[in-house]
Formats: sequence, C-alpha cells, structure tokens
Amino acid sequence: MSSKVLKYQHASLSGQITVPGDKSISHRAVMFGSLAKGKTNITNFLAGEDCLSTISAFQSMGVSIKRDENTVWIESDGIEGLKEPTEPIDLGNSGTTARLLMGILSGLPYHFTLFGDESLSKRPMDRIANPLREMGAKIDGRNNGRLLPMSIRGGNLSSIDFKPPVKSAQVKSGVLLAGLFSEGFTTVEEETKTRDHTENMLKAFGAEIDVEGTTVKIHGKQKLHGCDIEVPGDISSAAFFLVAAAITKGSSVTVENVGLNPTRTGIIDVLELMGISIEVVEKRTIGGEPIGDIKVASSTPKAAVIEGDVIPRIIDEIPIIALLATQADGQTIIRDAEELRFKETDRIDSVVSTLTKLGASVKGTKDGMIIEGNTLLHGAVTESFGDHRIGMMIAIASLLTDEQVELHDDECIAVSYPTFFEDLDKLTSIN
Ligand SMILES: O=C(O)C1=C[C@@H](OP(=O)(O)O)[C@@H](O)[C@H](O)C1
Ligand SMILES: C=C(OP(=O)(O)O)C(=O)O
Repeated sequence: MSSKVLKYQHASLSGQITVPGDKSISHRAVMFGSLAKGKTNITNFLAGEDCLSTISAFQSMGVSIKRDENTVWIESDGIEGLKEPTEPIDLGNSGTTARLLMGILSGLPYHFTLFGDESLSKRPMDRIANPLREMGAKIDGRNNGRLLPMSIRGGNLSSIDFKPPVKSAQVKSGVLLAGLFSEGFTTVEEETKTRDHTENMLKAFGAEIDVEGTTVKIHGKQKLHGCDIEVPGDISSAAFFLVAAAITKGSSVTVENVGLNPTRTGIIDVLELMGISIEVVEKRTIGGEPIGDIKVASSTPKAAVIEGDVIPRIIDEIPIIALLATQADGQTIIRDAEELRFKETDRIDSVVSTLTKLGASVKGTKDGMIIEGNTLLHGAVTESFGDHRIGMMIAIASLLTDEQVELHDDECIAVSYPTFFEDLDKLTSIN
C-alpha cells in the first residue's frame, strides 16, 4: 500500500483545467457499445480502474474492444455475438459495473460468476438482484444471495413495473437494461429522479425509451446500433477543484468542458447556496448531454441545510461538501443521505473520522452529518480506507494547513481520477 506526504500547505489554486471523462457515462458507453451491432468509438473515455473493469468484462464475453489512452474502439456483433465467459468476471471496486452488468447478464442464456474487491464484496447487491429475480433471472450469492461473489443464470426474462426502494441510478439502469431483453414493456418509477445517463445514451444507440417525469418505460427486444460517444468531463471529479478554489485564499479556477446534466449539477446548487462565487457558462450539447465551463473563486462559505431531492444529485460530492462545510460561517446539516453508508466505504463514518482527525468538529447521524464551521484544520496521518473520494477529500483538506498531512493508500484515487495529483500540482504550480 503506498503513502503520500501532501505538500500543498496553504497553496492557492489558479488556472484552467479539463478533468477526465465522466465515469458514469464512460461505463455506459462501453456497455451499450458492446450490446450494439457495429462500431462504437468513445472519445474522452475515463481510463479509471472502474471503467477498465467494465471493458474487461465485455472482452471476456468476446467483444472486440481496443483502447489508446482516452479513446476506445468497440466492434460488436450485438447481443447475439456475446459469449459465455470461461472465467469468473472481476468487477474490481466498481458498484456501477456490478449493478448495470447484472441487468445485462440476466438477459443472456448463459452462466456467469461475478466477484469484486474487499469493498465491493461488502456492498448490497440484493437491491438489484431482487427485481432481476422477479424478472426471471436465477441469481445466488453469499449471505443469502445478497453479496458478491454471485452467480447468474440468465435468459427468458419477463418485463416488470418496478418502484425502486432506494434512490439509485444503478438499480434503475440495471432493471432497464434487463428490460431491453424482455418481452413487452418494463417501467421503473422513481420517487426522486436519479442520474439519467442510461436513458439518454440508450436513445443515442437507437433504442426507444419513454421518460415521463420520474417514470421510465423501455420497450423490450430492441436492437442497439453502434454510434460515436464523446464523454463530457466528470462534474464529480471537478467538484474537488471547485471546492478547493472556494476555500483557499487568492484562488480562481476554471474547469472546462464539464458535463452539466441537470441530474448531476447539485454541486453547483450547493455551492451557490453556500455563497460561493461561481459562474457557469453552458457551451454545447454532446450526445444528449449539456457541457460547459465552471469558474469558482475564493469565497467566504455560508453554512447550509442540505437535504431532500438534491441528495441524489450530489451523492458522490458529499465528502468534499463536508470539507467545505468545515470552513463555513456556522453549522451545516446534511440529511437524507443514508445511501452514503453503501458506497466504497460507509462515507458517513469515513468522512467523520477523517475530518475529526484533521481537527474538524463533525458528528455523524443516521442519514448524514452535522458539521461545525470556522474550524482550523491541522496536520495528521490519514488514510483513504481504499475509497477514492475520501483520498481526494484529504488531499484538498491538506491545502488548509501548514502542518504535514500524510495520506496512506492514495493509489485508490485511480479508480475515478488517475491524473488527480497532476491536475492539483498544475493548479497549485508545484511540479
Ligand atoms: O449510475 C451511476 O453511474 C452511479 C450512480 C450512483 O450510485 P447509486 O446508484 O448506488 O446511488 C453513484 O454513487 C455512482 O458513483 C455512479
Ligand atoms: C460510489 C461510487 O462509485 P460506484 O458505486 O460505481 O463504485 C463513486 O464513484 O463514488
């Protein structure tokens, strides 16, 4: 396990960067390109470890996928061309690969074994396995069929009308993808709209899919056709630098070509709510997804109550928002975010223990946190707990103290942002 001494003591950030491609969109582009007949070219693909797990899963089913840095070329014979893998499929650390792939594999008349790393092996899979079982897939696994490793025997699915018991785009997407293999129509009715990249991208691949409010309806037995996908910059990665610029003196940062899909832009709403100086310039639409530039400058953050429908729109940004809250002018409360307990770590516990170690005053609640503002952070020996977003939060926290911050297990950052430290060095002018 590698460690890093963070050397950013009170640095300010300035300049422009582009962040790597969106993780959610990169996963889906590989999956749908593999299901589609013909050629799919993906540009600005995120070469993070999670998305590489998705690529190797489809390669193990015989799909031709070639990659050069951030471009991916897929050539597929479509669903009929997929083969039964000879080996178990390694999902690595990726919840998105696990849940969406389970939906796809449930539609195929083969047997699959799936496993993941230590973190993924603890994350709940019953949320997706249960509706897929209802559709006819035979799924079993550890802990009464709830946890990886799991086995799937797919084929002969029937459609369902499903109301997810959790607010999860992964669950919605897994069921919609299984619906693609079923007879008739499958509907997913969400309580709160979650990220809709599956719906948008399936349309780009030629599928008929109806969206009305928070209900999505997919027509079964459709064929997808290969297409070109340009992946927008990942707003969840950009969030680390947007917050970094807001909380360090004399900073001004522009992140260019960021995805601005409204189901993902909760971070912009929260930064505005907390009084951060932010400017968003929308530029164009690529593959049904709006993109633009976001500029943030040093600000005096205001405390806020963050709850309700915004939570699914900031779910991966909450660790860095918690750090922002330690610098606000009062107490910030985050509620309705129990889903944080089911991520790479229990992100309520890992954020609370890490920020506490760094000198902040934070209390975990059942579904969120209470964070005191105006805190002076200090040095500490910290660890990511193998969670990329905790690792990046610690790196940004180290900008706020002159003392030494040591980060153990920094490598996991490559799950979603392999060039994170290069970009941080560029913005702080440390080479
Ligand atoms: O669909 C997706 O691409 C994702 C959905 C979210 O997970 P949940 O669906 O579990 O909320 C998010 O946390 C994850 O990083 C990516
Ligand atoms: C939760 C995350 O990803 P996943 O669920 O795909 O592992 C994340 O990237 O923060």
